[in-house]
Amino acid sequence: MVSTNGYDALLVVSFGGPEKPDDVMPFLENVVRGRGVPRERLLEVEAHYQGFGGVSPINQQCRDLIAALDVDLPVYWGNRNWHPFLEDTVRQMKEDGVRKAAAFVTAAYSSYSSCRQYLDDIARARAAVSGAPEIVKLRHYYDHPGFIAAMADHTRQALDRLPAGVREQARLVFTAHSIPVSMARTAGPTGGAYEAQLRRAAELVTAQVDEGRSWDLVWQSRSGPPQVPWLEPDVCDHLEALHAEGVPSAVLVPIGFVSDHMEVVYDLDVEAAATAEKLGMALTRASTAGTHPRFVSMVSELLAEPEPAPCAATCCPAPVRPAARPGQ
Ligand SMILES: CC1=C(CCC(=O)O)c2cc3nc(cc4[nH]c(cc5[nH]c(cc1n2)c(C)c5CCC(=O)O)c(CCC(=O)O)c4C)C(CCC(=O)O)=C3C
Ligand SMILES: [Fe+2]
Repeated sequence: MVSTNGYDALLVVSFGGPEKPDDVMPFLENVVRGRGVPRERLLEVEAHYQGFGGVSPINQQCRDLIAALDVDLPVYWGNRNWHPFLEDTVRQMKEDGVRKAAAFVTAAYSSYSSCRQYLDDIARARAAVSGAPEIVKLRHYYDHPGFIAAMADHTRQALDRLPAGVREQARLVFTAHSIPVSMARTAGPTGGAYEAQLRRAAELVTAQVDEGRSWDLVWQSRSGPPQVPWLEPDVCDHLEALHAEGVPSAVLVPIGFVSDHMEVVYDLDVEAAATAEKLGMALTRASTAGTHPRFVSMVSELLAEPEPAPCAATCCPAPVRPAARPGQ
């Protein structure tokens, strides 16, 4: 089977996550290799994963998305940081005779971490496999009607779960993974694209849910050394600020992610929920797009679009990282 664009396979590319306690540290080492994440932060994050039995939900969420897809092509799946590794998948694709695959990446926005790094992962996997298929990354979909409709539906459901007495005044608090300020500055073809795209998506979702309702965009899951500036405010600090302003309730909308993986269930459902509880604020959280039917059909729609132009080589450049000091 070959699609109208000549694709003979679909490749789902994701982050990957541990599936048992012994996977956690090797997975984390893969994530942070060469990235200057302090050891204390790593051990903290290890505890989050171990608290969930050493299992990240993300791999099963990829399987569920793949099972829900309705495409006339063979579907493959490869990850950046854990099994099934992209390189093994690309080798399998080659053995199966795949010649030109479309890649659907489970990250909707432009930035080094959410776009360029996946392109580099794909390039590295292809370089390791002689005769590897051509792999075309599908376009960014942060503003696609399918993604927006799924998030709007889930946001409405989360609003409905708030006590009726505080629903009217509830703030929509959109969240995304924080990134270093320097990475945010250089995101996209002309810089600033990560934030600008997130704001656009938040605006589109709000317009469908309740035009005119107040919303904010804040950040979660900050990593990296403390002296490096990352996007702020953090979601928990923001809840404190809203509370101080007299806002009685909020709906968290993790617009920056496409499934309810560990960053969502730990940083929002555990940490942010505890902050709201302490403040006496009513808080619910919208599900991510996951396997919402409109998000699933979006993948088919992207496959049918004309082949996207590749990102310019200067788009979303890799951060310049200071060399690690000895002993770090
Ligand atoms: C923009 C962005 C996305 C969204 C786009 C996308 O989805 O790709 C994302 C997603 C995710 N991030 C994830 C997990 C982690 N991210 C880390 C660290 C980092 N993330 C960063 C950025 C992003 N990350 C950055 C700049 C770092 C610092 C290190 C570096 O410069 O690369 C660390 C290290 C420990 C720590 O948190 O310090 C972990 C464990 C998981 C898996 C969750 C699960 O297992 O269910 C997912 C989906
Ligand atoms: Fe991350």
